[in-house]
Formats: sequence, structure tokens, C-alpha cells
Amino acid sequence: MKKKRFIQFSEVFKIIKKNFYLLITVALLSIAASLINISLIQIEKSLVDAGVKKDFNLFISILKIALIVISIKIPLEYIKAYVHGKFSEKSLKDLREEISKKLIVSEINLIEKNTTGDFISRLTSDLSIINGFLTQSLNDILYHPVVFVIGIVYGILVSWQMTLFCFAVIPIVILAALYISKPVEKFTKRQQDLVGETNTTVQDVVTGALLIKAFLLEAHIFKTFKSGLEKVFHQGLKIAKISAILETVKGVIQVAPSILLFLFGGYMVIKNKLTFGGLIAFAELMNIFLAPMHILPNVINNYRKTKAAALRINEILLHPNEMSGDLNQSKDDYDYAVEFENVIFSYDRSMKPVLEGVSFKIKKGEKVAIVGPSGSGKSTIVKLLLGLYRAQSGQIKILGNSLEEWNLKNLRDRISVVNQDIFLFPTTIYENILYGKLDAKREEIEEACRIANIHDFIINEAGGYFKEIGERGVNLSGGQKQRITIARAILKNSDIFILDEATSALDIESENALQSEIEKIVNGKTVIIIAHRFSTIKNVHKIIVIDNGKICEEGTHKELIEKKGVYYNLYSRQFADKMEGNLFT
Ligand SMILES: Nc1ncnc2c1ncn2[C@@H]1O[C@H](COP(=O)(O)OP(=O)(O)OP(=O)(O)O)[C@@H](O)[C@H]1O
Repeated sequence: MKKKRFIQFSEVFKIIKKNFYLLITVALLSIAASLINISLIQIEKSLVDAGVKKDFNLFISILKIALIVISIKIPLEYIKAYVHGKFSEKSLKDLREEISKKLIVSEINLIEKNTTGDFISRLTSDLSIINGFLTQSLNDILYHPVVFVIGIVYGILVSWQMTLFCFAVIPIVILAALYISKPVEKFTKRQQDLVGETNTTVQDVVTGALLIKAFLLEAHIFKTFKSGLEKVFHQGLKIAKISAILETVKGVIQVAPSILLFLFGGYMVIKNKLTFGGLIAFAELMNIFLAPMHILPNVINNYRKTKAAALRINEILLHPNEMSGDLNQSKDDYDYAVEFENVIFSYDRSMKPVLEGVSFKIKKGEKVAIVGPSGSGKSTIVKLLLGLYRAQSGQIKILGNSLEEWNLKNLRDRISVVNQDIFLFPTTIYENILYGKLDAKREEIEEACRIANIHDFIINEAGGYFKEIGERGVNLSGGQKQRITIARAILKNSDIFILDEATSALDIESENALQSEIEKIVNGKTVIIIAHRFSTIKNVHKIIVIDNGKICEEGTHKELIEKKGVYYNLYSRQFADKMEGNLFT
């Protein structure tokens, strides 16, 4: 149980711990602030007593001391608030940095299994809850206990009976606060999850705006969004109910002790056991003694919320990083670029494998096509050979080294991929292509764009290389975006080229023209083409046919046609359809 509790905070705590030196400074400044505040109470007491005695000289001397103490208090409070602010801002920056780093270095399934909305909710509302705790609650935790203890010592020195009286009410308040705030944790965790789900719907509305309109899904999506908001609202209402009870309890606690204090204090003054100034001092001290009662429920409440938020952040931080070997050289005298040997892989071990004993070899310099119906496992093969996922069994070798041995950075440097999911960064066209090779010169970028047949468009129509392309490249057509991603891969110019549906957004004529341009530059390199269109795979050295996670045929176009097997049937079907469209539909 203890271990589980620690895990909830472990990673978040480790990151915040780096800034503890600032927190220790705040703790020391809190002690100084507490001493000053208690001495101000003593000054108030002495001023009242001097007034009652009508001792003007004493009154003036105390006033002078008061001015000195106040002139120390003001800069001290400022420095304390500043250092505390620096601690929480720095901790938050470190947390954001670690989370961003984690999103980059962790296994890809962290990104693939969570929705963007969920990440946004963790990075905004969960971090803001943690920030609230670091800023407000930690400040309360560092200041109030110290001033409380110093206050007790001072109170006993003035009147132990009055101090004892003040404490008669405290235990009841603590117990009530603890009992009432307990359900908040449960409700808050659920509310955060609901906010995540609702953010996901917003995300869908933004990314799928076109589809939503085309399929007349507005009403349906809005209904889902509205019902999500309703759930968040009801959850919020439950939390508000509990908070309202807490506030009411606090209100009663605030008034009752003051009335009782003046009753008992007045009696003590009449009996000459307390000065009038002493009574005023206890009115102030009572506030100090009661402050933790008001603050404690909030601190406990915030602690519970923070625990739930830290748990969700921890889930990201504890996700395993990508495993990488340390080999950074390929075997020069080795014949094969890619080898799969009896590879079995599933995204989820409890599900049927996506690849079931896949074996094939691709020689260096070979141009190979992997074809198969949708969902047969083609893109999964690409993910595996990039080291994004690890096979459960079998062996994968790239350029002579097994995948486990490769340093992943070096491995990925040897592979240029153009994906079917076109992604452009919301920056300039130039920068988007530059990501293929960060130290590339302008001429290299332009050359890559000429090969990808996009240079003239960029210069004449798109507003030049330094034109911002907007989020996800909305002001470009599918084909134009695809050419930009192809230019990026051409610029990278690696040993192995993977074109995963890389030219699917182009018309057949453009596709053929681009293919022959790409062929020129990839001449002598290993090329793996994943394509639905028949026209793009006819001239490759070898075609690998995959169906339902298994390789069912392998050979040249001519051999496979002569074999009259699966490939032949698919080819014939397409031929019969008399359309140069999708080979597998
Ligand atoms: N990240 C993932 N998590 C879980 N399952 C996945 C994931 N990616 C793909 N799959 C599943 O793995 C199977 C193979 O998918 P894959 O994308 O490799 O097929 P594909 O042959 O490339 O299909 P397509 O031609 O439609 O792109 C599919 O059943 C798919 O649902």
C-alpha cells in the first residue's frame, strides 16, 4: 500500500525535488516571517497596555520599534513570495520539459494508445492542479505550522489559561474537515477523466471538421460533446456540494470561538489575570490558531486533487523508453538490407498476432513492393523495421545487424520514410523539408523539391519557400503535401527508402513521372514500396504478397502472374474491372 502510494508521486516528486533548495529558502523565510508577525502582536499588546496606562513616552518608543519591525517585514514578505513563485514556476517548467521529453523518447504506443485530448487535459488541467498545490498549499504548509508553534509559546508566556481555552475547540474542527473532504479525491479523478474525454471530442471537431460536415455529423458530434459536458457539470456539482458543506462548517468555526474568547477573556481581565492588551493579543492569536483549521481542509482537498493529477502525469512519466542498442555501423560486405525471419508480432499480446511468422529478405539495392489487402500488416512491417515496436519472436536484421543491436538513432538515419499519414509541421515549407537534413543548404532543398516536382509550385503559387503553411498544411492539396514529404525524404537520402503509400494522393500520370524521378536518385539504394496501385509496383525486382499477417507469395510480377496464385487473381480482377484504381478493395 505504502509502495503504491509512493509510485503515485515518485516521478513527479523526483522532478520537483531538484528545486528543493528554493523551498528550503522559503521555509527559512517563513520562520523569519512568523517571528516578525508574532512580535507585531506583542507590539500591539504593549501599545494597548501603554495606552491604558496613559504612558505617552512608552507609547512612542513602542511605536518606533513597530516601524522598524514593519520595515523589515515588507521586503521579507516580498522576497519570500518571489522565491516561492520561482520554485513553483521552475518546478512546473521542469515537469513540462520532462513530459515533452518523455513523449519523444518513450515507446510509440504511449502516443498511439492515448488520444490527443487526453494528453492536452493532462498537460493543462492536471499540471494546473499540481501548480495550485505548489503555489498555494505549500505556502500554507510552510508558514502556518511555524507561526502556530511560535504562537503557542508566546500565548503560554502571556496566559496559559487563555492558550488552553483557545485549543479546546481545535480537535473537533480537524476531525470534521478530514471526514468531509474524503470523497473529493474520487470525484476529482473522475472529473479529470471526463474533461479528457470532452477534449477528445473538441479535437475530433477540429481535425475532422470536413468529414463532420460532409457526413452531416454536426448534430451527432454536438450531442456527444454536450453529453460529455453534462457529465463534467454533474461531477463538478458533486464537488461543489462537498465544498459548500466545507465552507459552511468553516463559517461556524470562524465565529463561535471569537465570541467565546471575548467571554472568557473579559472574565480574565475583570479578575486581573490578563491585561487589556493581552486580550487584544489573544484575539489576534486566536486567528493564528484557527488559520490551520480553515486552511487544513483546503490543503487536504488540494492534496487529494494533486494526488489524482500526479497519478495521471506519472502514467506518462513511467512509460518505458524505447530500447536502443549501441551499434552504429552496418556490415559493409553484407548482401542484405532487410531480413525478417519468422517474425511474430501483436500490438496487444492478448489479441491475435498482426504478423504471424513473417519471413522475407531484401537485398541491398533491390526495389521491392509489399502488397496486400487493407489491414494485412504492411505498415506494421515498416513500424517494426524502424524499431518503433519490438517483435514478440523471430529476428529482424537491418543492413546486417539485428534490430536489438542497432542504436536506434543511427538505424533511423539509414532509413528515409514517406508515410501514408502525411504530416507537415505548422511552419514554413522550407523548414518542413529541412527536417529531412537539418544542415542542408538551400540548393540541396531546392534540388530535392525539383525531383519531387514541387519547386515550381512553391516559387510560383505557394508564395515561396518561407511561406508559413498553416496547421497541418490546410492551404495545400493532398498531392502537394505529399510531394513536400517526398522532398523531405529525398533530402535525407538514406540507404533504405520506404515509400508507404507515398504517392497515393497523386494522379497516375504524376505518380509515374515522380516514380521515375525518384528512381533516378534512389538508384542503387534499397527501396521498399507499399502501394495499392498496380502501376507503381510492376517494375520492381520482387513483389511480396501479404495476407492476414502471413506472406503468401513472393516473386517478380511475371513470375507471380505465371504462378496463377493470389497475385494473379488480384491482378485479373483489376484487369477485369478495367480500371487503374485500387488493386485491393
Ligand atoms: N497502433 C496499433 N495498435 C493496435 N492495432 C493496430 C495498430 N496499428 C495497426 N493495428 C492493427 O494491425 C493490423 C495491421 O495494420 P497495418 O496498418 O499494418 O495494415 P496495412 O496492411 O498497412 O493496412 P492499410 O493498407 O490499410 O494501410 C490491423 O488490423 C490494424 O487494426
